Amino acid sequence: MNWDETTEDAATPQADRLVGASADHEDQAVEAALRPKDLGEFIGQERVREQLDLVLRAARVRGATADHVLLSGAPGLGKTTLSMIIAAEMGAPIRITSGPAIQHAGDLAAILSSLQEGEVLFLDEIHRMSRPAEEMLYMAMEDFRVDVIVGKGPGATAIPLELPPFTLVGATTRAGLLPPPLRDRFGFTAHMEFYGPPELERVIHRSASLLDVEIDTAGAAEIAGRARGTPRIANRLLRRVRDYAQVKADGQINRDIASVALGVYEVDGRGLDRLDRAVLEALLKLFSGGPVGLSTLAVAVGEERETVEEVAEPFLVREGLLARTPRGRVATPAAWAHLGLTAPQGRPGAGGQPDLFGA
Ligand SMILES: Nc1ncnc2c1ncn2[C@@H]1O[C@H](COP(=O)(O)OP(=O)(O)OP(=O)(O)O)[C@@H](O)[C@H]1O
Ligand SMILES: [Mg+2]
Repeated sequence: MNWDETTEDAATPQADRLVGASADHEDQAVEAALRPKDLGEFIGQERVREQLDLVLRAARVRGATADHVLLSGAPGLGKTTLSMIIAAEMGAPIRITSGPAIQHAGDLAAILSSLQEGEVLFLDEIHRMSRPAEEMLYMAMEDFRVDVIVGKGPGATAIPLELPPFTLVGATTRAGLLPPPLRDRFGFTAHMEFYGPPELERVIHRSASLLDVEIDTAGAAEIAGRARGTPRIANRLLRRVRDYAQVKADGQINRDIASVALGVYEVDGRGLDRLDRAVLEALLKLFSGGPVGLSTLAVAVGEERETVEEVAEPFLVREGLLARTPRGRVATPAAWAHLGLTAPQGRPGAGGQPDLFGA
C-alpha cells in the first residue's frame, strides 16, 4: 500500500474484522445501494429524526437555508446517510469532503467559495481538520464570509470574500475532541445512539429486500442480536449469511441458517468474535477474572496492547462483560455466564459473595 493512501482505519489493527464498525472496501462498494434516501426511510433514532424533521421543515417553510448540523456517534450508525438525507430533504446539492482532506485553510477557501446558495457541505471527520482551516470555518459558518490571504510575509493582505448561505453538516465519531467554539456554531446537534434489536431487524429486512434475499423473522432476529447495535455490521453479517445460504442451502435465510453461518465466521450469539472471546477467556481462565493489567492481558492473548484496548475492550465494556478499574481489567459476572464458566468462590460472579474487586 502507498503510504499516502493509508487511512486511520487501515492503520487500526484488525480493521477488517467481520464485526468491526468501520467501513471496509466491500462496505463502501455496496453501502450506497442500501442507504435510506429520505427521513421516512431512515430506521430508528426516533428523537434525532423528529428533531431534524422540525429543523428542516421550518427552514423550508421560511424558504431559508437550514441551520448547520453536527452529527456525532460511533462508526456505522448512519451519519453519512443522514447528511445525504438532509440534502435530499432540502432539495439541495451536496458536496462531500472530510477533515483529513483539508490540510490548509486554502483548501477550505476553495471549497467554500465554489458553493452554490443552499448547498449542503458535508464535512466528515470534522475533528481531524487542521487548526487554520478550523478558524476559517468559524467565520464562514457564522458570517458566511472568509478572509482569503493573498501573498506572503509583510506584503500579505486579507481579501474578504462573501459566501452564499450554505448548510454545514459536520460528522464526528469523537464529539469530545471538537473545540467548544466550533461545537457552538452548529444550530443543531444530533447524538446518534446504538440501535436496539427491533430497529436492527428492520434494517436487515429492508436490506434483504433490496438485495433480493429471502429471510424470515427469526433469521433477521438472529442476525440483529449479533450486530453490535450497528446497522453497518448488520448489513455485513446479512451478506455473509446470504453467501452461506446460497452455497449450503436453498438461499433462504432462517434462524438455523443464520446461526450456523455466523458460527462459521466465529461471531457468537452476542456479537463477540474470536478476538473478543480470546480476551475474555484469558481474563477468566488465566487470571481468575482479574484484576489484571492491560499489558499482561495483551501478552496472554498474543496481541498488541493497543489491539486489546482499542479493538476488543470497548465493546466488552459496553456489553457489561469487562470493567476497567484502577487496579486492572476485571471480568463481570456476565462474562463468566457468557463463556459458560463458573467463577471461583469469592470472585465477582461467584454468586452471593461480597464484591471485593470493585467490578
Ligand atoms: N437508520 C438507518 N436505517 C437503515 N440503514 C442504515 C441506517 N443507518 C445506517 N444504515 C446503513 O448502515 C450503513 C452505514 O451507515 P453510514 O455510512 O451512514 O455510517 P456512518 O455513521 O457515516 O459511519 P462512519 O463513522 O464509518 O462514517 C449504510 O450503508 C446504511 O445503509
Ligand atoms: Mg460516514
